[in-house]
Amino acid sequence: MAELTFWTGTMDAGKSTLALQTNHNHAARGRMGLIFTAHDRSGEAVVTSRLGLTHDAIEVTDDFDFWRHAVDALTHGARIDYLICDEAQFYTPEQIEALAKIVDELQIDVFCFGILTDFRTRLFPGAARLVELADRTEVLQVEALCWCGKRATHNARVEDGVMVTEGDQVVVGDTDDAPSAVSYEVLCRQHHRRRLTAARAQSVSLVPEPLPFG
Ligand SMILES: Nc1ncnc2c1ncn2[C@@H]1O[C@H](COP(=O)(O)OP(=O)(O)O)[C@@H](O)[C@H]1O
Ligand SMILES: Cc1cn([C@H]2C[C@H](O)[C@@H](COP(=O)(O)O)O2)c(=O)[nH]c1=O
Repeated sequence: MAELTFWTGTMDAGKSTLALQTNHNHAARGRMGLIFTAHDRSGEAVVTSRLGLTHDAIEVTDDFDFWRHAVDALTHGARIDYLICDEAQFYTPEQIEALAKIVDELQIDVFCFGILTDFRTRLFPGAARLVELADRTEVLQVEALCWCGKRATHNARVEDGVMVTEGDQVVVGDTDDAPSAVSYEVLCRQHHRRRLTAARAQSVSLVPEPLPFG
């Protein structure tokens, strides 16, 4: 029986790496797959892993019709055994429903990879629908870490060095230190709640202790 699987984790947890490994392992056994993504960091229709792996992909725009794409391909004689769907948090709920239909009606395995929650700790609509519909939701084993050493569970958005909790849900960006107006940092819940990013924690710890006497 085909399955709809949702692999999730914070940013930088290794989801795109796992997506490309999954494709590699299935392709190595002669299975035929299609790879999809939406708003990859590279800005192109490609899945990129921070470990350096990349693979061309089909870009999923809001009006992309998974069901039509799969049926058209099959009707023209293509074989499809599985779909790899990266950045699935950005897909619309209707697109996730189409993926579930592809699993059930066409017996094609669908492997989805994406983050659960946005910088405000709210579920992405695509991720929410996946949790509702997937046969299995799995959390990646590799732990992304908060600066304090605890498992990172939340994604913080940093604008010009300051953590923000308001703004558009979708702003493509990375977790690296390269200077850019918008970047992301993974944090544990406590430090996300307190808006304590690594840079802020360091600057707070550098403030000299007030002397006990005036
Ligand atoms: N130089 C490196 N050496 C070893 N592992 C690395 C290196 N750079 C990145 N990684 C691994 O790659 C992970 C990020 O992988 P990626 O697939 O891009 O994540 P995601 O798609 O979840 O954002 C990091 O958590 C880390 O485990
Ligand atoms: C938290 C959050 C993230 N994004 C964007 C930033 C990245 O482009 C992707 C996540 O990519 P990754 O492969 O998991 O590192 O999502 C966003 O648009 N809005 C957010 O709130």
